[in-house]
Amino acid sequence: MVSILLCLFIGVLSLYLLVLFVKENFRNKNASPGPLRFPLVGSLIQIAKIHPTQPYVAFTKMKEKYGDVISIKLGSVDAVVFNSCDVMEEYLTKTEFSDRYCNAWMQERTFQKRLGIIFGVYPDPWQAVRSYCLRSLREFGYGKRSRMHSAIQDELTEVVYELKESIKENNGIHYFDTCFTISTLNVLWSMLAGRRYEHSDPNLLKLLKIMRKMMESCNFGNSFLLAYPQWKDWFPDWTGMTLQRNCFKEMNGFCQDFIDERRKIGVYETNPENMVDEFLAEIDAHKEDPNTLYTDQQLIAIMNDLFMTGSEASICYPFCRIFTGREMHASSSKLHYVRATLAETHRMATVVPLMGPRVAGKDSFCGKYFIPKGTYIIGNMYGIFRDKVHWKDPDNFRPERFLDDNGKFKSDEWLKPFGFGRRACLGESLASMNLLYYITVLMQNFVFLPVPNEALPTTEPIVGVTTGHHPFRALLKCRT
Ligand code: HEM
Repeated sequence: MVSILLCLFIGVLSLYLLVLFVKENFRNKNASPGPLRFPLVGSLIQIAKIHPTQPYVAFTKMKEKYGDVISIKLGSVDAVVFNSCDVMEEYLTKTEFSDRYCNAWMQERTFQKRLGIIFGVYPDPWQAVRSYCLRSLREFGYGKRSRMHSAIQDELTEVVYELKESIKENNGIHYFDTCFTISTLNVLWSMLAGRRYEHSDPNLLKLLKIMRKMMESCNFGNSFLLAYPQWKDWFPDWTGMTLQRNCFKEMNGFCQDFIDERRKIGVYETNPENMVDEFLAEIDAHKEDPNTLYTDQQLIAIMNDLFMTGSEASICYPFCRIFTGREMHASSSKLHYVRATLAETHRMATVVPLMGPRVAGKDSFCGKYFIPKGTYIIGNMYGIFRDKVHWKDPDNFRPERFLDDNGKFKSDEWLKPFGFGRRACLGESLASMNLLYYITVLMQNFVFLPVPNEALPTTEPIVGVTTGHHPFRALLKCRT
């Protein structure tokens, strides 16, 4: 009797799975091509088989079989991968693809609401919040050449001093870990909060470490919580949700403490000194409005967004790629060559391998392919930066590809590290200026060499939302 029941159960289950399989794979004849979708896991197994930890590598490989627009299923989530620059340029700039994909897991960071800039709802209130932040940051120097120049210069002076001290004590060898992260953050924080941090500030270092851990525990390609967001409350420890929640708590606490401090000081009422002060004045002015945009939670979400992007997607990783095992020669200091090196570094390092998540805001078409409303849209930046047809030898680090016959820098329309359309990076001017100044000043002051008798630092990234570098040692010689 038991075995009959068991057989019946297996039979019914198999039939059910077969129906699901057929339904998934023959749903829409206008859907773009893609790997088979299996019940429960979707296409996750095929992605993991190509590359278990770097989904963007898998999407790039799949392009050879399925083309520029690929339909996939990540566990329970329907997704489409855009795999070419032309497709991203044409479609990610459209209104219907300008909102972010944001499930319950992603909203954990911002009080289970869609607050801040990165995940703000398009068009409103995202537009209002982003414009407000840009205007206010500009008032305190953001995007202004001279103000940003002097803030970056101050940080650089300190970095060069610290490097010189460190190599004096360690026979020329320096251990690169978070050295550049804090100085980038400081430039942004000086406009946002009127404050800079000592590079050895223990609280900040702790916060940065927690944040890196959190970023490593998720990515926008094959994260478990992305594929099965409902599991976050069933198995919070196992899925990494507990670790992430701890990080959000620390980060939000850090921002709230600062807000409380500024409120207590009170100058925001008469003479705001930074973006946080201005925002506090808006909170007071809109106190009676039940639909106000200006709340403590909104401000925390904005600070959180900028802290994360300003410290994570900054310059550390590209720099490490430049330094790894290379001696930059005197000729490298020529500006055109420096710019070409930076462009090549952006391409090879691909700090943001999968763009900020987008969503199809309504039933749409991408060329002849139908994309239903709510589909998660993945912009595979890594795919366009490693496209074999466009770059010919994408795995070689070759700055010369960005130089014309006269040795002048030439840009390439396939290199768009800051994204597309209205949702493109808010920090582009800061990040670009920072990169150019850092590489120029560091190369003027030091020669970077591999440590003798030591293996070269790995160029394998630490994968997460952004790609990080493994800490490494380099031999530095001061230029006289
Ligand atoms: C090498 C450095 C950086 C790179 C490569 C980079 C790249 C990107 C990319 C690809 C996006 C998604 C764009 C899209 O969806 O089209 C983005 C968004 C964003 N970035 Fe950056 N970023 C960098 C540095 C920064 C810095 C320093 C800041 C801080 C000011 C920043 C703030 C932001 C914000 C707030 C967004 C969300 C924009 C929105 O949704 O409206 N980024 N970034």
